[in-house]
Amino acid sequence: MDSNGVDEQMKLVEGAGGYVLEDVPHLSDYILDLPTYPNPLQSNAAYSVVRQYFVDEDDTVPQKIVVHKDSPRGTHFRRAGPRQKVCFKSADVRACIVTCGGLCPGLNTVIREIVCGLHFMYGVKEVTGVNCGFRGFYSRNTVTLTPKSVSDIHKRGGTMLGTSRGGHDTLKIVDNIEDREINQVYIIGGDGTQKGASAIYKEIRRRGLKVAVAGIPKTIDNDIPVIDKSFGFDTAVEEAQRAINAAHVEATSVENGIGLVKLMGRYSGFIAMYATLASRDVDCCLIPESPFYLEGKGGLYEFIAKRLTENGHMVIVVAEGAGQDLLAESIDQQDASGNKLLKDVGLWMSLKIKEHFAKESKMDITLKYIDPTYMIRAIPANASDNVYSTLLAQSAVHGAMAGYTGFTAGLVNGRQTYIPFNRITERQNKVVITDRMWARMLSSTNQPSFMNPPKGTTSVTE
Ligand SMILES: Nc1ncnc2c1ncn2[C@@H]1O[C@H](COP(=O)(O)OP(=O)(O)O)[C@@H](O)[C@H]1O
Ligand SMILES: O=P(O)(O)OC[C@H]1O[C@](O)(COP(=O)(O)O)[C@@H](O)[C@@H]1O
Ligand SMILES: [Mg+2]
Repeated sequence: MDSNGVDEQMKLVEGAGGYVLEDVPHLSDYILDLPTYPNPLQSNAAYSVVRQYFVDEDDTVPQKIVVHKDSPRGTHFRRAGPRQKVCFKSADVRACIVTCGGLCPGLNTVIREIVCGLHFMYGVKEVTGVNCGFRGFYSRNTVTLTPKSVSDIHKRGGTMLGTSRGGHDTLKIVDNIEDREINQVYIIGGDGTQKGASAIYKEIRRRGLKVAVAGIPKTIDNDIPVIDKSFGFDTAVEEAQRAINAAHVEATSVENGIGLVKLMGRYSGFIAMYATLASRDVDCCLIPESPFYLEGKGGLYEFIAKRLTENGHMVIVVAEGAGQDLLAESIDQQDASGNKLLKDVGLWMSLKIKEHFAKESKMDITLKYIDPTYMIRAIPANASDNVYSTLLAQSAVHGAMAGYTGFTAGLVNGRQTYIPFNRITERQNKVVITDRMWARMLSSTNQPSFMNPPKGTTSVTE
């Protein structure tokens, strides 16, 4: 039990053969005699003809799909989707949507599809948008959302509701939810946001309110665990190709040209790794999870000199969180949400490389530094991220209508699931440098492993 008297133990259901369902809370866990109603989708012209449209209560999705003959069946999550019975009458639903944290392609699609899903699948008419993130609950007016008002927002980047960092005040937020008689809260955001959503859920439960809290995971960095990948990630990787192409063109157009591209990735280098793998023009990819060093044998300078001698040009991709410990001046500052503010590793590297080759080497280099940071996250979602965002939004709507709460909708092994908040917030997803994907990346660039820094050299770890 936590200080609010809320049971923090996970809702575990054990079955034969080592099967464990890490279940999500349901309103009936703390509201006795919760009434249920037939799902309106049963009489929906589009869906009623689908055989087995409703998800069976027993359907679960395994977290690990590669298993051995004698291995236990392991952790499962509840399969997302519409249920035969719902816990809200459509006319009684008062839903709200909020977006928090940094931008990500697909935010507007998720907003649109929550509004349209509630409206067209469940006949819900009252949906409001909370402006400017968590703080908007208690400091801003809400905006009415209708299928008409959101009809073409998915074609635009950003979030029509605005977003913010910081400003999470659980009591004020829940007071506001109560005052406005909201009974479904859809919270779209990253790791920080899902922690905030969890705090809101716990306070709502402590007060015994019939309010479903549904999270939709958003992260451009792909740093949320458990889920296959985050919406908007593919779009960001695709957009990063444009910067890498430009760096390659610049580098190949001059003698000893170096193109240096900085990509997002505060603690996780997924964008840099996938953009490198996709491009094939990158000679070296540096991420927060993998240490590197500049000087001496096996260092970056030596590798640059080698590649320039071999090819006459090279492209380096660096994730923004890489090499932070190498940067001399330390700014130990945080943003409003408590995230560490990073130093500009790209700018620093470009100065260091230029300085090194001017002083220490006879090589005359030309380096162009490209920083497309915000360009890769401020664009609309591509087609596949739009479909993905749509399914996530619909899963969240089905879950809340069915009375599930305290969950994040997420794709696990290609299936939509409901994941308990603590599974999402307990750790960050990182590139595992002993996994095959990083090995594939290394073999595509043939860059040094930076495993053996010379004595006295700092090797950078995150
Ligand atoms: N541990 C936490 N508890 C409650 N709210 C949090 C927590 N961490 C972050 N938040 C709130 O979540 C929102 C978004 O967090 P942030 O870290 O900026 O972005 P993201 O959710 O994308 O990681 C902010 O309003 C912040 O105040
Ligand atoms: O300038 P801002 O908005 O703080 O955003 C910068 C940060 O946002 C990120 O895109 C991640 O943000 P989220 O955690 O909100 O997804 C990082 O890659 C980057 O460091
Ligand atoms: Mg975050």
